[in-house]
Amino acid sequence: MKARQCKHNSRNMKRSADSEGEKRTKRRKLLQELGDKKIPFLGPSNRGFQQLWDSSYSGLILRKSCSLPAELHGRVQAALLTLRSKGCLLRDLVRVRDRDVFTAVSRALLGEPGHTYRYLDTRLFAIPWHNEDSDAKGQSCCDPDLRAACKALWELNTFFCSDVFQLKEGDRLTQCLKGEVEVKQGEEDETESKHSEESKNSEGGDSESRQSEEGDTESKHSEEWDIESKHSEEGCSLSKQEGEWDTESKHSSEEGESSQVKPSDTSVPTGYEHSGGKCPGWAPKAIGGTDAEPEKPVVELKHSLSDYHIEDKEQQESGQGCSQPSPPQVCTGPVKFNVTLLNYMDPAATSQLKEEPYYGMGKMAVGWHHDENLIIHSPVAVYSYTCHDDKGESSEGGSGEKACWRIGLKVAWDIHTPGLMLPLESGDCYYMRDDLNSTHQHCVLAGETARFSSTHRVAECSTGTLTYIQSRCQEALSNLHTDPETGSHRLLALLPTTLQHCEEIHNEVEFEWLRQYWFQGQRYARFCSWWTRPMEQLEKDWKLMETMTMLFLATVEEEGQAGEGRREMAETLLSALTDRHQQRQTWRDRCHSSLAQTLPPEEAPVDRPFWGVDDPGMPLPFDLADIINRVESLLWRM
Ligand SMILES: O=C(O)CCC(=O)C(=O)O
Ligand SMILES: [Fe+2]
Repeated sequence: MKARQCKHNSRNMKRSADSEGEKRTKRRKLLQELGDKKIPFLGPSNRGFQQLWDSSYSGLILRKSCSLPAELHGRVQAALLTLRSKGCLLRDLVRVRDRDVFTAVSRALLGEPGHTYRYLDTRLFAIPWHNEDSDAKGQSCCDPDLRAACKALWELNTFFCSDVFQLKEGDRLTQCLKGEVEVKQGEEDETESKHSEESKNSEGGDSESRQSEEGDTESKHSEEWDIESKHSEEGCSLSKQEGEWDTESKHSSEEGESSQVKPSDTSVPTGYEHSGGKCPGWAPKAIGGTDAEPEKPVVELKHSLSDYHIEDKEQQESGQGCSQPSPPQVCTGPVKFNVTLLNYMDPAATSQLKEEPYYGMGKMAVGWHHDENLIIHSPVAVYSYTCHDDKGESSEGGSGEKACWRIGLKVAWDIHTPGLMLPLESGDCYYMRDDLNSTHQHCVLAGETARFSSTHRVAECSTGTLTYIQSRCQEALSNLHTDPETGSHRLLALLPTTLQHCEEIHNEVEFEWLRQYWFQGQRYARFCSWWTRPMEQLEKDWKLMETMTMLFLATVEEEGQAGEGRREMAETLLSALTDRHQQRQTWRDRCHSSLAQTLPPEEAPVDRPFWGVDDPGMPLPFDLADIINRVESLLWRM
């Protein structure tokens, strides 16, 4: 029998299985080489920091807070607080290697109307951001506060679109002319960071209050990206257990035997955190300076980019069925960020953050990962907002400073180049440009106070927009004729390829859209009605496709059908139904998992579409086991 399964699954699964083995071997080798040692990393107070940045992390650009307009800061920060107070920021219940995991950070997606962003088997549906245009048209899908918040993030997006390529590499030296602190080359600077006057972190979103109730599940949260990266690219969470870099590393590092132990035999200072875990104010040092003995980073096991390209290409093809393969989109020309993924975390309300395992950088809010589902080589722009916390002012010797948030960067598949740690003050932005995201991984290291980030991306949306899936549905439905008098239906073409195409679209709309959407419960409809009608319409289209499958089945089961053509049709049908049956089961399991049960009703996953055995409105049963058996036995008899 020909393999006719939805390529989305079968092909990707096979490929990832192949590369998983290779990666495991590679990982094991690196781990052996590393032994018990930690890899060095440099922060701004370390000699050689700037050289390392220039030589091995040149795609990273820091945009200090002072170089953004003050009003923009004000509007963006107010917007983030609004989104939190409205409860829009929620932890995602993602699926990783057949396991359900909550993300450690709470998230929301904002973006171009009708856009989605897919990560960790989860499709996020964008709350549309608003601009003058949509305001003028009087489109209102959410309340005025939320609209204003979305608009502020759209303004930030506009700023990033024009700014992200404005800075040349060397420009980061002068970008902040106000430069509160100048650091001379090679000098350590202990000046503490200056916190801007931000509004107090007072509103407790429901995502926070929920965290403590989740008990043991919490321990898994910080693993998400580690596992993800394993899925997508490298899987670089080191496990000293079982001698491989794996997702279980948290146990060994959390038990703390080695996570804070610095390598004794390295000549590279590793101690950004040695300045008491606080953030010295600093300014980037000049390129071409006089730092003594610049470290020559050895880049040995650089990850091959080709994987990345293949992945992207397959993603696109798979979503489009066999009819319209398209080459991978590579980012050229001016940037249009089409979505922003917002992150929020309050470390005080989050238990058991995982220690960064390879470098000893500290607690991670987001583990090592590559951003996925992006146009190749497109930049990512991040706004970082750390909530000011009064409580800290009087404690710890009166310094008033709390440990700050930082991002960590590493070269993928490389244990020789020191890591880079970049502290972020509130309002600071950073850009990941060129191939930085694919050749490197990044992580987010938790400070002490709550923090938001808005991460602007050029999502690869060839199969991820509402208009795309709507046109796919029209393609399928164009093979269905409805008698205007009687309302009865019949299929127009009976070619196996046409039928296969329709069944693939049927699966795509059911699993990539309807079930993804409902799995996230009332999450979308609660804040913004934008997706409500389109989802109803997609469900109507899908229901017509159930009719098409029913007609297809009837044709296959019809006595007296010609031999070879009939066999081919039966095989096509069987393959689509088997895939559908399995995926329905997976979604049922996800909806009823023990983690899903911990969610409040308004966030709880909904297993939809679902219908009972004798639902007269539905052309076929929900459970396809009997039909699959019928088609199988029919094939045996042929
Ligand atoms: O919060 C940040 O700075 C980055 C978060 C991140 O890496 C992500 O959301 O992919
Ligand atoms: Fe990221």
